[in-house]
Amino acid sequence: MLEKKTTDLESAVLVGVITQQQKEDKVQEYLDELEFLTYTAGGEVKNRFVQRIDLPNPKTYIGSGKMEEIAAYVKEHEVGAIIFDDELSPAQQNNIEKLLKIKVLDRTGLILDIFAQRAQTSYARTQVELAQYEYLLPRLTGMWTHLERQRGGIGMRGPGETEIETDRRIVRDRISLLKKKLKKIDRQMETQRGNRGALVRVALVGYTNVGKSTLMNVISKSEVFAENKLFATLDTTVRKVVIGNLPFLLSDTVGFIRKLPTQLVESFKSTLDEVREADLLLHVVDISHPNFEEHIASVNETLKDIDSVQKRTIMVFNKIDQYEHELIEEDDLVTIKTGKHFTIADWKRTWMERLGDNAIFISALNRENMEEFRKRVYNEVRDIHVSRFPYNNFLYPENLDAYSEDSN
Ligand SMILES: Nc1nc2c(ncn2[C@@H]2O[C@H](COP(=O)(O)OP(=O)(O)OP(=O)(O)O)[C@@H](O)[C@H]2O)c(=O)[nH]1
Ligand SMILES: [Mg+2]
Repeated sequence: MLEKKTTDLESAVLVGVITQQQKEDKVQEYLDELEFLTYTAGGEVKNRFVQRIDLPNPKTYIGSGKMEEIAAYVKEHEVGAIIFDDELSPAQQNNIEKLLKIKVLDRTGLILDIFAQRAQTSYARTQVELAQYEYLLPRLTGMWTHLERQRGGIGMRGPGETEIETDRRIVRDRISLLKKKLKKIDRQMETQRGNRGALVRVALVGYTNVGKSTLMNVISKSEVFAENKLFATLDTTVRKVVIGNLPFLLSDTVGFIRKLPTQLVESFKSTLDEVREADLLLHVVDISHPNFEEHIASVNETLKDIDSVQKRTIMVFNKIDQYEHELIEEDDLVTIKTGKHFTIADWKRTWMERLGDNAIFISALNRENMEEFRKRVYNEVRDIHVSRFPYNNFLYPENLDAYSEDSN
C-alpha cells in the first residue's frame, strides 16, 4: 500500500477558481503554469475548467454544478487525472476521487511527482521521499476509503481503522529514518563546505526555468543540465569560477516556484544552505515571461523563508533576446501604458532607478551583455573579498578593464 507509484498523467484536465483576490486573467496564467507543470510531469492537458467561487466548497472544493460538468466530460473523454491549481484538503481530494473515479492531484502533489521523477542523486531522492511521506501522512485515511470501495465497505471499518494506524506508524517511522539519513548527509556536506576555505560564495537563485543553469554553463564553462522543462535542476552544483584572476565559488540550485509546497522547502532546506551561506546572490529573472514580476515576488518569499532576503543581490534579467512588448499605436490615445508595453530600455530605466547598477540585462543563450555582467560580478566579489582580506587589496585591480587580456 505504501509503494510509491509514478503517477500516470497521460491525459489530464485542469481546474482553477476565480475569487475576489484572483481575477480571471490571473487564473488563466496560473493554469498556463499548471499546464507546463503537467507537461513536465509527462502529461497532456485535454481541457481546463474554471469556476467563480466565493468560498471553496468544503466537500469538493468547487461547486456541485461544475463537478457535474466535469464528470460528464470525464465520462465522454479519456481522462486519467484531474489536477487542481490550489491545495485540496485530504477529504476534498478523497471526495472528488469517489465522484469522478479518476486520479485527483493538487498542485503540491503534481510538483512532488515531478521532483520524484527528476531526483537523480540519493541525496535529492531522500529529500523528495521525505516530502512525499509528509504529504502522504494526513492523506492516509483517504487512501483507505479508496480501498474500502474496492473491497465493499460493510464490515471493513474496524480492521480498516487499525490498518490506517499501522500505515501511519510505518510512514512516521519512515519519516524519522529519512530525517536521520538526511542529517548524516548534511553533516558531511557541511564539512565539505567548510573545506572550501575563504573563497567568496555566489549563488544563482530564481524562478524555475529562467536560465540559471544556462548562465552557470556560460560563466563557468561547465556542463550543467539545462532544458525547457520545469525543475531541470534539483541538486546543487558548485563550481570554482575565475574572472580576471579573482576566484570565487558559484552555485546553481533548484528553481523556485509560486506556492512551493512547504514540505519541499522543509526537506530541501539543506540544498538551500548553499543559498543561505552565500555572500552574494544572483537573482536570475526571465524577463520574457509575462509574469516575471510575480516570479520575483515568489522568489523573494522563498528567500524570506530561508532568511536570505537581506543578502547582497544582483538582479539579472535574462532572455532579453526573447522579450516582446505590445505596441500602442500613435493615434491610440486611450490605451494606458503598462508593463506589457515596456521596451527593454523602459525596463532598464525602471529597474536601474530602483537598484542602480544592481540590475543587469542579458541573454545567457546569445551571450548578450555578458561582458558587463562579468564586470559587475567581478566588482561585487572583489568588494566582498577585499573587505574580508584587506591585505589582498593589491591583488585585484578595481576595474576588470585593467586586465589587458582576459583569462576567462
Ligand atoms: N531565449 C532564451 N532562452 C534561454 C536563455 N537562457 C536560458 N534559456 C532557455 O531557458 C530554458 C531553461 O533554462 P535552464 O538553464 O535549464 O533554466 P533553470 O533556471 O536552470 O531551470 P530549473 O533548473 O528548471 O529551475 C532552456 O530551454 C534554455 O535554453 C536566454 O537568454 N534566452
Ligand atoms: Mg537549472
